[in-house]
Amino acid sequence: MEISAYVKYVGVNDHQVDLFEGQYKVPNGMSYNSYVILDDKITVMDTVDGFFTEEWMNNVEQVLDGKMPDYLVIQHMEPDHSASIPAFLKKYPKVTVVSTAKGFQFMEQFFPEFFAGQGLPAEQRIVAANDGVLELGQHSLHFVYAPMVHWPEVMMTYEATEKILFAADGFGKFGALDVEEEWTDEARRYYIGIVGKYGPQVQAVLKKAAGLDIQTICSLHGPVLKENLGFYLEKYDKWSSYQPEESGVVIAYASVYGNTRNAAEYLADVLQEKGQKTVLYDLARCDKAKAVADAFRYDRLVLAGITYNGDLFPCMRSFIEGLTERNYQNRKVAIIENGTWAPMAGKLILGMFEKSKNLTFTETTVSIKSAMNAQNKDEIGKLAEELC
Ligand SMILES: Cc1cc2nc3c(=O)[nH]c(=O)nc-3n(C[C@H](O)[C@H](O)[C@H](O)COP(=O)(O)O)c2cc1C
Repeated sequence: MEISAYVKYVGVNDHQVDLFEGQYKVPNGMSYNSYVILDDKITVMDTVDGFFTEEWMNNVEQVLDGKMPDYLVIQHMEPDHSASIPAFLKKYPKVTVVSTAKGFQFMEQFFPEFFAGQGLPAEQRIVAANDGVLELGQHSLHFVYAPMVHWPEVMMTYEATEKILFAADGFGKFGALDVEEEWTDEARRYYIGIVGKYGPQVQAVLKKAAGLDIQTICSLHGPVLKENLGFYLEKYDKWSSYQPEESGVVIAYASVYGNTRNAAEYLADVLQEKGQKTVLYDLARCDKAKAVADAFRYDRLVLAGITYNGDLFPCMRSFIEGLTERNYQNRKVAIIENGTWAPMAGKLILGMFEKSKNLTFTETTVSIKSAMNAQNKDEIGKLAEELC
């Protein structure tokens, strides 16, 4: 794929991966992106996952067309981007590696035979400085540190001539490039899941990016973004400031025999009659990452859960942890609990949010004893009022 006359795409698609980063289902696979900048100094931007080293090396060789690369820029050391460094160094032993100091530290940890002791000599290493510049000829690379987006060593790279931001994992999405799909849902699930915890750090990078004239965004995952970049920057600004994108109520329930599900569905009906957008999640069966992403997408959340051996049903606990570990905030939250002999779910749910900021809990908490009764229906009606 040609980004421009001088910048070529040499990445790969992965349809083998079952769980990306060991937890995310990716029905449309993943892409591991890498780019070659052809100039006086030929530069390769990042490598790819170790399962695709050979394919990637062939892609690079095709674009090099017999020439030798001068630089290998490593923006992010996570193995889905760094695992092919050793093969690349074996094939191109004269290349100079460019990365942050922490990037080199991680290279020594992951690939000691190439970077520790007698490894790559100092004259073949360039430690990129924050705001540092590397001239390639017509192109110049400006390094923008992006620590904890989402690892500590990460930097992004702005190429000033063609106004390209090589964004490391930023602006990425789940899904291989040979699958046509709308960007937002899988970019949101990817961002909230992988980067969501680091909103302040993303905000810091967005502030630096605001000063750059960016016309193309080349992420390490997902499509190259060329048009309407304001849309993507606005999404990242909203997601990283923990603001809801849309008005709507996510109703996430954890039910074994269906009584709590009935209450959740009844609430959804009442809210829909009031013109509210609702999204229901059966936490025992849904894609948790999707439910977490929607909890950040919408402005209201209802947690409907059973008491389970004096605790929360595991899928409810895991879902709430998925929210709190990503700094869930700025939302209105309601609770429907169920217990047959000693309902505790409401108290336990509330306790899990005690360290969270800017959450408003409804006055009404609905407490069901085994199965929803007429009084519970009235309480759910009141709850719906509070949620509108
Ligand atoms: C394995 C199991 C353990 C339960 N433990 C408790 C409990 O400790 N305290 C309690 O009040 N109810 C307990 N319950 C009852 C549930 O909280 C709930 O009332 C019942 O499952 C009906 O809701 P459901 O149809 O949504 O599952 C338990 C239910 C199950 C299946």
